[in-house]
Amino acid sequence: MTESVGIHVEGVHFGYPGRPVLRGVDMTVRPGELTALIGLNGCGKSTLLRVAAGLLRPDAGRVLLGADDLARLSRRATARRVALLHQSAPAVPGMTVGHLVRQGRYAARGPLGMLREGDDPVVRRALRDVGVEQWAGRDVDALSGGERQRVRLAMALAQDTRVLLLDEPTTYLDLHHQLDVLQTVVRLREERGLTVVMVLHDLAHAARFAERIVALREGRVVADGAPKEVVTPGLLAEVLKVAGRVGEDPEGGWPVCYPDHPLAAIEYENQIH
Ligand SMILES: Nc1ncnc2c1ncn2[C@@H]1O[C@H](COP(=O)(O)OP(=O)(O)OP(=O)(O)O)[C@@H](O)[C@H]1O
Repeated sequence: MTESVGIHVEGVHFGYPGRPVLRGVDMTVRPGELTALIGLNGCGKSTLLRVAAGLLRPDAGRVLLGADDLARLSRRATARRVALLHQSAPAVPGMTVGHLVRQGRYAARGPLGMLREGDDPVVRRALRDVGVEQWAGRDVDALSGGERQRVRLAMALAQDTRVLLLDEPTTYLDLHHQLDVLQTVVRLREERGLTVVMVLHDLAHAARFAERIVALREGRVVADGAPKEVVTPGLLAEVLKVAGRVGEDPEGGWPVCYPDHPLAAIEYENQIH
């Protein structure tokens, strides 16, 4: 197994024109760790993943992958180190699943290598990892939303990077496939030492599958720790704006949330101030 690589996000600020989003984010993900990133819609989770994937350049601060400062790496060198599963991507008319997943090899093979159609064991392995090898010849735009989501995960895996960033990997998936994808991520992390950060809206999944939860609110990290430490009624209120209770899974021991109702604006303001 190749050595795992940690991620250090240091003092990162980022804004879109006229809209500050990340306001001094510090986050350290240890090599081989599986971290869940949680927070309300619009708090900056996808933006943080895009900055960590080198797709957006921070206005201040820096991102290190292992010892490498992303600001000093070319796009291609970055794509050999970190893969990002985007929250949504347009369907590509007429492209087969095999062809789409082969696009993940671009950074490793370059444009000339991509022209060679040949069989690539990394592509085959990526298709197998998410159980979609039987769809290699199917048109991507003829797949259901959930099927397409798994194919896009295979494409990210085909990049064969040490660091994997997953933006809502369970979107569109039925419960069976949500658990299947999350277990696949856990397995790949164990087998290959991948360092994984995934945005999850389902706190039950985050509490069960992640070793660590980082919570963002309005572009700042407001909680960071093991699920047992951070998943509390206070976190539900301050980060997810819901009132609820937290218990413990009787068999697995992980925290289980019982969300009750969304907090009214005034209740939320009282929580965070
Ligand atoms: N390309 C863009 N141009 C301008 N503003 C953007 C752009 N992308 C995102 N934003 C804004 O930046 C803020 C953070 O967006 P981001 O996608 O990071 O949030 P998020 O936490 O991932 O939300 P969600 O849970 O809804 O996916 C939002 O207010 C959003 O409207």
